[in-house]
Amino acid sequence: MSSSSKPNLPVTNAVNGPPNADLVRERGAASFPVRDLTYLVYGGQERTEHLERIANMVASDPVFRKTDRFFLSRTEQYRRSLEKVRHYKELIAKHNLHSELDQQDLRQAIDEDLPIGLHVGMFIPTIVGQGTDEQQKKWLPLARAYKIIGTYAQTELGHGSFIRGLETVATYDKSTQEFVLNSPTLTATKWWPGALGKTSTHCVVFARLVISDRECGVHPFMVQLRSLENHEPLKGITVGDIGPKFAYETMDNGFLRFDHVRIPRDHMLMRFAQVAADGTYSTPPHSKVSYATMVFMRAYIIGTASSTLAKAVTIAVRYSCVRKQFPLRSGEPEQQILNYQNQQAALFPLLATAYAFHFTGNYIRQMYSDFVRGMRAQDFSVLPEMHATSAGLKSLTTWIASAGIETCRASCGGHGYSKLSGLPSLYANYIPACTYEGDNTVMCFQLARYLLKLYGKAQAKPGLRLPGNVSYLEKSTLLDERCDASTEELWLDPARQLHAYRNRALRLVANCANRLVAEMQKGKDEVLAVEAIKSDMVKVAKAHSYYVVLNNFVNAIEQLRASGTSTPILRVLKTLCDLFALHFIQADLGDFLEYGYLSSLHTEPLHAQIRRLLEAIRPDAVALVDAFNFTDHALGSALGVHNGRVYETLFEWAQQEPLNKTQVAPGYHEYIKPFLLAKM
Ligand SMILES: CCCCCCCC/C=C\CCCCCCC/C=C/C(=O)SCCNC(=O)CCNC(=O)[C@H](O)C(C)(C)COP(=O)(O)OP(=O)(O)OC[C@H]1O[C@@H](n2cnc3c(N)ncnc32)[C@H](O)[C@@H]1OP(=O)(O)O
Ligand SMILES: Cc1cc2nc3c(=O)[nH]c(=O)nc-3n(C[C@H](O)[C@H](O)[C@H](O)COP(=O)(O)OP(=O)(O)OC[C@H]3O[C@@H](n4cnc5c(N)ncnc54)[C@H](O)[C@@H]3O)c2cc1C
Repeated sequence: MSSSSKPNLPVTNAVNGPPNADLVRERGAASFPVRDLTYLVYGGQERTEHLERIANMVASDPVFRKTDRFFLSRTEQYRRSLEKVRHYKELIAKHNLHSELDQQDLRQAIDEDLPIGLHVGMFIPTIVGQGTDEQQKKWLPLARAYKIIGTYAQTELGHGSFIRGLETVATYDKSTQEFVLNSPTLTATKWWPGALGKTSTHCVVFARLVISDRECGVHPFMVQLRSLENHEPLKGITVGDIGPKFAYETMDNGFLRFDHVRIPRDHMLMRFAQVAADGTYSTPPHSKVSYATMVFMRAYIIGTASSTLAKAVTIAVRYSCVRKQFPLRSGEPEQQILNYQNQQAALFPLLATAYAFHFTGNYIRQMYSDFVRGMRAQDFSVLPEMHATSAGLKSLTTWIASAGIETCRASCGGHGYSKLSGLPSLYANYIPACTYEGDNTVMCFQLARYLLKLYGKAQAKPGLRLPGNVSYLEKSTLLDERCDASTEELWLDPARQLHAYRNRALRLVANCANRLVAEMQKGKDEVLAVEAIKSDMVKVAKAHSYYVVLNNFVNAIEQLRASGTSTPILRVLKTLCDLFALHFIQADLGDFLEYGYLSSLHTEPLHAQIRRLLEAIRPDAVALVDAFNFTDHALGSALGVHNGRVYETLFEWAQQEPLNKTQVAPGYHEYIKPFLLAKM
């Protein structure tokens, strides 16, 4: 079946000419209407077409070109991203893109880590979440109109994960009704905040509040850093860029020190905790409510794991269709490398995962908006579940997406190592997602703690009802159950797949809980007992998060079935869901074998079914990546171009290399010529 209507995307950047014949053939042989899957991914035809209009506008605009990025110095890259920011603002005005959604769509199409990312992603959300109505009235219009540019300054040279260990101090001076911000030590220097170094005029600073020598914990404060006239740092403020990084060159991650900087009392964001003029402190309704922006960003990061992985897979799958190596037998044509089982085994589980994470993103967005609705009504009861779930999913999705990009790069052979493949920079710019907004391992501890607590409660109080995704913790009888998927066919049963993931998660939780008790019985207090099970806690958090991802994928397909989605689409989604489920059992087989949940009776049909699923996906692989509907601009890859003119594009892009500007090598006269022409 061919697609029901043609995509409206231009082929930009690629070398024009007839498209690669193999890709054309693959596209013609898809078993499902590609366009319909695109609509499903992006929320309908209208929304898809809107996104395409914005993507087209960006892709055809020379200011947003990406092809020069590999040849620019760090400073030039930063300047180029500022140029893009200015143009972004111009386009908002020109095309009336004033809604938050339109602006988000535009930024996503520009597809660069712009130095306003923190302004829109954390500075404004913190004012919205933590500011009083008056503070919002004062700061939001300025921020939304970019009359001020802000960032989120929490991490310090000495502490990131341990927020309570932050050293920046905000001491209340009752006599002037001001806070005095100070960095008492070198390690109190704010370090890492994006756009802090050179771009931001303001920031929300997290500092420990001290009132009359009383420590009141870490709170957010609005601080102006630079003059709005000439951008010079204000008195008492030392600010700059933290220097070269693994990548992320467009972002001026910064440092910041305060030397007794005074700010008015109403610059503490006081929606939840307040300091009255006389210094009376009112505690927030929940001790971690000031951490809400991080929860918001973790949810956002989960949502972007799918599209990031999808880009890498699109590049690798298209390239693997174009690339040929070896005939199977002499005299036969060479094979597309995607026909090789090992290539499919590397790429198709990632393709399946990109779709799985799409539904995880939908799930967390829904959970987050329910949580925000509750918070507005002063109901913080969902906060622990929201925090724990998002911490676990952020870790799992960013770990898998990071490793997945590298797998895609390696599967492109030598050309994957070229920056022109787009994969090295995709990887290098993405991997800090495993660290920022909470180091993944540290985040896993949060989810594991939550699960252990609930498990303990369920054990202590049989009959207790736990929330949906953790309700399996109530059922300790599950531990006695074993897998009964003894045929390939049975492995395709979602109930059996979910049973395996639930069983593994419950086993690991129970095992951890037992070990905790055992460590305490050996004489350790709870704190030290937890230290003795920390590696296992990471496994617990991952196991639970895998279950949540699979559960959402299965549920999403059920909902799509109920809402009348066509059979070819349902069939291909189900195949992807099966592969996701079975691949990650295969990847962690030891977990399932260790407790006898599985035996070789089940593993043989499991492996065989995975091989069948790879074969089933093969004819649809190109269509499945096409359905993500990325422009060539978004992919920024010579290997992933839509028309498949990979070699032509690589060759043309390589000509831009500055070394190629002259025929004779720079340095030839000083360094090569002397020994080439030296007398023997
Ligand atoms: C419409 C959509 C628009 C979207 C626009 C978005 C546009 C985005 C554009 C571009 C994107 C830019 C790209 C991203 C750039 C990234 C920028 C990066 C920024 C940062 O990294 S900011 C700094 C982030 N820092 C961290 O994440 C620090 C991690 N540490 C912590 O979170 C915590 O300290 C902790 C969780 C590790 C531990 O906290 P603490 O020591 O204080 O507390 P404990 O004693 O351990 O725990 C006490 C108790 O509280 C619970 N707890 C902890 N945190 C939370 C929370 N956040 N919420 C609820 N509960 C929490 C904890 O579990 C304990 O509970 P129990 O006592 O066990 O019950
Ligand atoms: C690109 C980038 C952008 C950033 N942007 C911002 C920003 O805009 N604003 C901002 O405020 N911050 C920002 N950060 C900082 C970021 O949030 C922190 O780096 C992150 O939270 C991790 O904290 P850390 O660096 O202190 O790591 P550490 O906590 O020092 O982690 C180091 C290691 O120790 C382990 N570890 C830590 N604690 C424990 C424990 N209790 N038990 C066992 N192991 C532990 C970790 O797992 C990790 O392996 C950014 C960072 C990066 C890389």
